[in-house]
Order: sequence, then structure tokens, then C-alpha cells
Amino acid sequence: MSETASTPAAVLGPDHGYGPDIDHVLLSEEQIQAKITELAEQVARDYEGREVLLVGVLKGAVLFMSDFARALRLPTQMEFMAVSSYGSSTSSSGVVRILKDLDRDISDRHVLVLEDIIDSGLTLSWLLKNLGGRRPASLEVCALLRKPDAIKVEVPVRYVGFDIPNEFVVGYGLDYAERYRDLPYIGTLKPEVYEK
Ligand SMILES: O=P(O)(O)OC[C@H]1O[C@H](OP(=O)(O)OP(=O)(O)O)[C@H](O)[C@@H]1O
Ligand code: HPA
Ligand SMILES: [Mg+2]
Repeated sequence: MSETASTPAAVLGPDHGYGPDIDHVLLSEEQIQAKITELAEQVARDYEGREVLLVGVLKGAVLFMSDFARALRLPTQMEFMAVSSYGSSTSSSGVVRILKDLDRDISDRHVLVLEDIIDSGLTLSWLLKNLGGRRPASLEVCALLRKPDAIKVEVPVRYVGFDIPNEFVVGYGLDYAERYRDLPYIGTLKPEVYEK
């Protein structure tokens, strides 16, 4: 579904005042929430009888983590790692920096990494190597979004919400220069926003 900037506010839902900056909505709040329910049901089936350790990749995955954890009907624990490779740019620097590491040892744990987006794949590829070295019992990825046409490094991903076109998107955790993370939907920005 692709809606235009003229989509009525009632359809878009709350936009926190960002509405004028949005070019078009790629995924509505309803589509995102329905997909999360679907992903959580699949994960609950696959991990039945095991305790899952959700590792949220900050900051982008913060909204996804909070909705996914509530939808997942399994006992889970949560850890967060903060990494950054984009800064204020719309393309990856390719250099992944750990801003905050996990608080606990993950050896022998069933780790499910929650990511908001796989774009070039550089962040996740680096992260999986890093976490894999800590000897978890299992290590899988659940990503809400993936851009198949932007991939530079193939990464094994067990669960994917949506494959999307190769456009820079914001909302539902995803930022441009730290803005728009709080939007409940995912959309693109008007070109003039980048020129500001
Ligand atoms: O596949 P890639 O090209 O590596 O891009 C994906 C990563 O980029 C974003 O994080 P970012 O570095 O912007 O940090 P943030 O989550 O704090 O916004 C996003 O949240 C992913 O972690
Ligand atoms: O399309 C994107 N939007 C926001 N942040 C991102 N980080 C990687 N890709 C994106
Ligand atoms: Mg970012």
C-alpha cells in the first residue's frame, strides 16, 4: 500500500506534527501491528518450551521491541545493545560503533535479535559475528523491515516482517537525524526535508 501526502489525517492517525514532512506512507500503523502479531505467533511456535532472550538493537528497534515483546506469548527476558553506523546521514558509514553493550552474558541462551531494518546488512553482519562469539545456545534474527535491493552483505535472517523498496524511510523507531522515531507508521520524507 502506498498513500500520498493528501491522505486524510484520520487515515494516517497521530503524526505528532510531522505530517507536512511526510511524502507518502509505506506501512500504516494497522499493517505494522498486524505483522507483529503474525511474527510473534510464529516465534512462539518455534520457541515453545524455551526461554527466549530478546536483544533489541537501539535505538531503532525500541518501538518494535516493546510491541513484539507484548505480542509474544512466551516467557522472555530483554537485553539492549546500542550501535550506530548512520549518524545524521541517509547512508551507512560502514563503521559500526558499540554505544552500549549488553549487561549480561548470553552464553547458552536462546538469543533472538530484534532489528527495525536491514538496509545494507552491514550492522547486522557485524552484530551477528560479535554476538556469535559469545557462544549463545542459538542466535536468530527477527527484522521488521528489509530492503532487498540495498543489501551489500548477505545476512541469515529467520524472520522478516516486510520487504520494502530501496528508499530512506522514517517512523516506528526509524529516524532521520534523530527525528520521526515516534511516528506510529512508516513513511518517506519529502525531498525538501533533506535540504533543510
Ligand atoms: O543494514 P544497515 O545498512 O547497517 O542499516 C540498518 C541499521 O541502521 C539503523 O541504525 P543506526 O545506525 O541509524 O542507529 P539508530 O538505530 O540509533 O538509528 C537501523 O536501526 C539498523 O540498526
Ligand atoms: O531507511 C532507513 N531509515 C532510517 N534509518 C535507517 N537505517 C538504515 N536504513 C534506514
Ligand atoms: Mg538511525
